[in-house]
Parts: sequence; structure tokens; C-alpha cells
Amino acid sequence: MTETPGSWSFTRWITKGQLEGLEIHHPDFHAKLLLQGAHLIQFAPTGEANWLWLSKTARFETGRAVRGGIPICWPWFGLPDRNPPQVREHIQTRQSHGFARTQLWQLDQLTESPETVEVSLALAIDDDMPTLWHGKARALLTFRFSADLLHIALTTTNLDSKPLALTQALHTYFPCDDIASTQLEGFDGVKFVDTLRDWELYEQCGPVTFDGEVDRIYQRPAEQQVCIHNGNRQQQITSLGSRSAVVWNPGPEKADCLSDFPAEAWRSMVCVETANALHDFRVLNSGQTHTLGAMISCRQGPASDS
Ligand SMILES: O=P(O)(O)OC[C@H]1O[C@@H](O)[C@H](O)[C@@H](O)[C@@H]1O
Repeated sequence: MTETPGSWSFTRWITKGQLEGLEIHHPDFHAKLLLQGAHLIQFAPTGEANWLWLSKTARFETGRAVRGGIPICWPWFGLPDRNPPQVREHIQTRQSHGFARTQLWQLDQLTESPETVEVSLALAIDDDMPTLWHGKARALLTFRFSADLLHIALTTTNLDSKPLALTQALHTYFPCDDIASTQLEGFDGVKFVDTLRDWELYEQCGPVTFDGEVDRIYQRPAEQQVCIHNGNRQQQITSLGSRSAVVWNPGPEKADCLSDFPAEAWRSMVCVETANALHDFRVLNSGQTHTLGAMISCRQGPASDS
């Protein structure tokens, strides 16, 4: 049951530019999310910096995807043409990353406890959207915030009588001190499609490092934990319902072409996106559900401490 505005202890409505959202000021953590796109733009335990990267030039405008935080790519990931045929046949536009990130989601539920705050937002597509997508589906995005964990679960239900094929991603932007010394662990031996090298398949050897633009879709054999080593900070991502992950940094040239992205910002961010992409697309029969999830934690201190 949805709580009425004002009856919460830690949560209040906010406006950011043209967008409405919720701000959570719990004694143990702080979070900000927008109803447009169900877009989390900030999460941090008390006393810590934002665990998410948010562009200094991000714009908070109706119908515009916010640069940073966690945009939700749904019900397809990436360019329509690069999706499997079963997914492509639902798509009626050339726009990438679906439409959920610019749609207004509804607050479905908000529960506070002394340790956690749980917020669910819903987006229901009850009818075909002739210029965007054919299908009927409901997306429910639940955030569970606590002092040491950010838990995200995106559940899709097929409301249509026909099967639904989808790709999707939790397009998470992480901050880093210096991309040149940032390393990702958890992909050693994993095959990936390199979108910058003709979409050919390669195999990762050792940690992922960054030397210019990187745009890859890792196809992992099972759910795996990924760790971002970034100076003295380690960010861990445990995925659920996902066998693919996107790793992206635009590098200097592509950064110049991106909206709301300062010239040098590519040095201080990396996207590690828990996904169902390419061969990891999901098919839901009528009434079926699928949950894509991620648990994110962060610790300070040298890697050997972990
Ligand atoms: O600028 P957008 O639409 O938010 O996309 C950003 C990036 O998102 C990543 O997921 C893609 O792999 C990149 O190819 C893309 O450039």
C-alpha cells in the first residue's frame, strides 16, 4: 500500500529542475531518486561521498535522460538494430536504451524501518506505443537502501497474451579517482563482444583496464561478482538474473559527442552495467516475470584487506 506523502520519517518529496523525486535522509544513509526514469542519482552511507557518478552538467528536464546515476535501459538495451530479432520485432524506433529512462514512473510502495528504506516504483505499459514499442508489460523497480548495501531489483511482468522478448540494463555510473589506474576484477576468462572492434568476440585475460574508449558486452557463464578497484576504494557488484554485463568508458573523443558530459569527465567515471544483453535476452510468456538485480557495496582500504 502506498503511504501518503508526509507520513514518512526519513523521506520527503523534492523537485530537481523540472523533475519530481524523493530524498531519503536516514540516520545511516542518504539517497535521491527521480520519478522520471525511476532514476537513482545519489546513494551514500552517512559521511561518505556519493557511490554513484553524476555529471556536473546533468540536466533535470522532462523527456531528457539524466547523465549519471542509474538510468534504467528497458525494454531494450543499446541500439535496436543490435538486438536479437525476437527483441527487435517489438521496437518501432531507432532510439537506444529503450524508453523507461524518460517515462514517468509511479510510486508504488515506500517502507521505512530503523535499518532500511525500501522504495518501489512502477511503470505499466498497458497498450502498444505505436511509435516506440509493441507490447504490454509492467516494470517494478525496487530499491532497498541500508547502511552498507544498495539493493536494486527490476521485475518485468509480461501483461500480453503473446511472448515478450526483452533486453535491459541497470546502467550504473560509478565514480573513480583516475580511470587510467582503475581495474575491474571478475571478468578474467570471460568472453566479450567488443562493440569498437566490429562486434567481434574476444576473451578477457586478467583484470579490465582502461586506455581510451572501452565499450564491451561481457557474456558470463554464470552470475558473478565484479569488483572495481579504484585507488583505496573497492566497489562490489553482485548481479542477479543476469549473465551479461556492459563495461563502458567513452574516452576523450566520444566524450566530446555526449550530451551533458564535461570534457574531462571520462577520467573520473566508469559504467559497469548489470544486464540482460545480446544472447542473454529473456523471453517471458504471458503472465511470466523476470527479475534483474544488483547488490552494490563499497569499502575503503587496500585490496588485500578485502
Ligand atoms: O548516451 P547514452 O544513450 O546514455 O548511452 C551511453 C552509452 O551507454 C552504454 O551502455 C553503451 O554501451 C554505449 O555505447 C553508449 O554510448
